[in-house]
Amino acid sequence: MVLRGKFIVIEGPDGAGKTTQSKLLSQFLHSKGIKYLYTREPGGTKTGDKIRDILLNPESKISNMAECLLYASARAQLVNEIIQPALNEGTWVIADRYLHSSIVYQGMGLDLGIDIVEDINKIATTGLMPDVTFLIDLDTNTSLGRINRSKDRIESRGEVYFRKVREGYLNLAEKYGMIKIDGNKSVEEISLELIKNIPLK
Ligand SMILES: Nc1ncnc2c1ncn2[C@@H]1O[C@H](COP(=O)(O)OP(=O)(O)OP(=O)(O)O)[C@@H](O)[C@H]1O
Ligand SMILES: Cc1cn([C@H]2C[C@H](O)[C@@H](COP(=O)(O)O)O2)c(=O)[nH]c1=O
Repeated sequence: MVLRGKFIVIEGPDGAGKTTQSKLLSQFLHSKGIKYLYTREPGGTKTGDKIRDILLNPESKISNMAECLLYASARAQLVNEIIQPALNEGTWVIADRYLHSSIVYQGMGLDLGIDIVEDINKIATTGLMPDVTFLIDLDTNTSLGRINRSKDRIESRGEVYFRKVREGYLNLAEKYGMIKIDGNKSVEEISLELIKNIPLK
């Protein structure tokens, strides 16, 4: 019998350091001889990458509910095509964002409501939940200050929206059993904290 792979999610506001930490965690799993794959959202499949282009393009006109459903559609494809098959064959998955992002950015940030976003995403993911979820928490000024490229459609929403996003994550952390990590720490310190909490057994 093949042992199911572990599903690890790294969450947090834009610029918190998720991608940096995903790479370091990937290196750690590789050093342990663990087969893994990395996903980022939205995207990670051909269909999902097309949806990503629509969602992040500043020219796109998208209603709040359409935005929520597009993120959920990309996620449904990612779970069906990549994540669930990988876990079933024993491969670990490191996910740079998962449904928590939708609850926070669309449910709280856009005021669509937590319940409806949770319901939509339960359907989209067939109820698949992570084994471990990390929340890299960082104050809004610092996290936005770390984005040094042209801003996409979501990033252009400005400070008030991103304060709601940060607060949203902090409010959601307990309900979803997220392991909160201080994003002000050094890259190396954060990486060690993640590794400490990885369920190797
Ligand atoms: N602990 C840290 N201390 C200082 N700078 C950091 C730290 N972690 C990451 N950075 C830097 O902050 C910037 C954003 O990091 P990264 O791309 O990993 O964040 P992210 O959470 O994936 O962002 P996004 O959600 O916008 O893709 C990068 O320039 C990265 O080098
Ligand atoms: C999954 C997901 C993402 N978002 C937002 C968060 C970011 O602003 C972008 C993704 O860009 P990244 O640089 O790859 O982090 O999309 C969202 O609003 N809702 C979601 O479900």
